[in-house]
Amino acid sequence: MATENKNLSEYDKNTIPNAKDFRFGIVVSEWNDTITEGLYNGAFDALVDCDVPAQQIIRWNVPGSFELIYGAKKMLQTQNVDAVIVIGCVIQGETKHFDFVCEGVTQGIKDLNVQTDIPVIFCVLTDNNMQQSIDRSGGVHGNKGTEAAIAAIKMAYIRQQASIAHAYNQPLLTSGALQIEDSPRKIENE
Ligand SMILES: Nc1c(NC[C@H](O)[C@H](O)[C@H](O)CO)[nH]c(=O)[nH]c1=O
Ligand SMILES: CC(=O)[C@@H](O)COP(=O)(O)O
Repeated sequence: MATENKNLSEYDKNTIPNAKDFRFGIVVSEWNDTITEGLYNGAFDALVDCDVPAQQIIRWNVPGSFELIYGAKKMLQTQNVDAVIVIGCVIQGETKHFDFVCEGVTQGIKDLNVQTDIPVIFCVLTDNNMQQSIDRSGGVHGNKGTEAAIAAIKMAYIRQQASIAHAYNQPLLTSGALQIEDSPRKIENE
């Protein structure tokens, strides 16, 4: 399904885990900052709407999307966060530089997800023109920052539940609930 068939800002709070205790890092590229600021606002507002206290959201800026890789790496290495969102906007120019930046960022963020324990959410627009970026950062197609924030909450929850399940040697149901009645989460809440 292409973005044009889905509004990026739509989410059902009933399907989103409790995020009030999670801490989020957001690394924002300064290239195309009118777009990346819109993406950041979408992400920040969605996190707060899902009960994440503003003081649990850390923002760092980097020069361009290629620097999102290093920024996210240092963020997760040095800050106590449950997920990182990287925000960028890459727009096709006259040369092949677009291809290399997009591929490099994609592979770099993928590598962080493979090599570290903290989920890193890919909120990088890779558009043919500015209008496409406008449409996806609060325009007619919604806001990819909002989508990224919801993904960050869901992935932070999976990380949390998986670590609990592992600690208690319990299987984790696809719903995220633990297998048995006296599950660690029940024990944890007692
Ligand atoms: N053209 C765009 C860039 N280019 C800059 C690179 O991301 C990088 O900062 C530079 O190559 C130095 O390492 N970045 C974007 O985020 N968006 C663009 O459209
Ligand atoms: C993605 C880019 O780096 C690109 O926008 C730069 O523009 P150009 O390819 O015309 O140098």
